[in-house]
Amino acid sequence: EISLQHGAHRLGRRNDADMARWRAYGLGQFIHWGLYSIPGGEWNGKIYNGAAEWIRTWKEVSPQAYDSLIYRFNPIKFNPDSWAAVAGRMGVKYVTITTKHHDGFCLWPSKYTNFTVAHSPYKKDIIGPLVKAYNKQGIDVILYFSIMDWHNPDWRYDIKTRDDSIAFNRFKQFTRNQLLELLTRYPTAKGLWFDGTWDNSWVKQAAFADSLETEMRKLRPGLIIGSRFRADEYGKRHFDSNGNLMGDYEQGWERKIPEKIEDVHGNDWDCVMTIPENQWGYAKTWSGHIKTADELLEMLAKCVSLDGNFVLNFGPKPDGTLRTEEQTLAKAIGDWMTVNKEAIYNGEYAGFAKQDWGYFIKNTGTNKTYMVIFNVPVSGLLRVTTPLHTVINKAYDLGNLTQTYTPEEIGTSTYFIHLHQQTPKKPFVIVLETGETGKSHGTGYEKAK
Ligand SMILES: C[C@@H]1N[C@@H](C(=O)NCc2ccccc2)[C@H](O)[C@@H]1O
Repeated sequence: EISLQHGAHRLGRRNDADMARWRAYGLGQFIHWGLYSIPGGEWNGKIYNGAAEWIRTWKEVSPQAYDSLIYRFNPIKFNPDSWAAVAGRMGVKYVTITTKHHDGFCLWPSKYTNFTVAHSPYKKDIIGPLVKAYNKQGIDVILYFSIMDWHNPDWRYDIKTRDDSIAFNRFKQFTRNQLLELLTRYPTAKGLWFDGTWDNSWVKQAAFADSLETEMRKLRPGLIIGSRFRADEYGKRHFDSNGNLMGDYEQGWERKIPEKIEDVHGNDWDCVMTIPENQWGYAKTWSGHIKTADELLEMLAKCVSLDGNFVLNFGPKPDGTLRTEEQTLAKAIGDWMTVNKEAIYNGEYAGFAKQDWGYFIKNTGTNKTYMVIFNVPVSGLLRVTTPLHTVINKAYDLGNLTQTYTPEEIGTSTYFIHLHQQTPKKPFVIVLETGETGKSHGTGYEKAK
């Protein structure tokens, strides 16, 4: 262990109510919306083959031509209540919305720059009505904020000269002002999702970022900030120079999912995922593999089974409507969640040995462990190996409670659950009600001694 001033300030998970609420979410929605939604990955009739929200960096695009998109931002069909209704129907518990992406355009009328909705034809605040609409649906809001800001002339990728340092100090004050402004304007926001923090300029600001994080937490007790916000004084990000996670949860799982429980090091974490391979902002042409509802449901179950939240991204169109493919997926996921949501909400790592047929999810605070089944073996036999001293008292189908199962003990703590119907068309859930040996009253299926 080396002594660190600006590394992790807490070891292990947060144990307060605000973080417990975040930990219980399971399923979230990401929304990427801004000027980049207008070109939608195309410029002068050419298709940009990068992520649509990065089109400003394309050699075909002049930055000032891109910045002039502000004069075309006028989402006349924007209706936050309809977005929130889609999210509610999908079963999300929280939404992460871009307040400012890397291009620097602010979806709220910030008083620290003119590059905001206030100076667009739309004129009105977007973030406020979104927060209100989602909160009305019982959905919490996390504000996405990019530190990197391509529009601000004081932004630097690195600090090489005294002039860089003078400019970047102005940029740091601008950033602090905007963050305090966001927290003040939107007091119900539960957290901040930081991005654009990998360049040397920001990585060198360990002391400034650390004190800003402390200041934000003081302004908003319970505020949730992930590991992507700041680096320690040796430039280490996410995990400090002693290997301890900075921030309240690990924010490294962007378009990827941990394979096994050891990969998450006992931390809280979220996985943020795109429907196409790599498009966050609206892209007119989706190329490559578009994930299906069943693929996304398996990612959701896998994340929750490994103690994480799964946050699926939507890229609304410039007119403020959601593209059909996203609406269709939201409904398919929602239809599944309507039946199976108790397996996802308040879900945590169950400690059962991983099996090929799918995922175990333990319900926090109860004796229920859910088997979320995607791959029924041709044998129709689902293997279950319980943690030490755990017995199965009951087993039944979450979608049809009269459908019960009597696990066949085939070895120490190992059972087979015999499926009656072989070819389910959708992922389904079997509920295990468990007890502890020595405490169970002989109702477990363990063989009498
Ligand atoms: C959530 C996504 N993050 C932005 C991005 O630039 N990701 C690229 C990236 C991903 C991981 C480490 C560094 C950089 C994308 O534009 C999305 O906003």
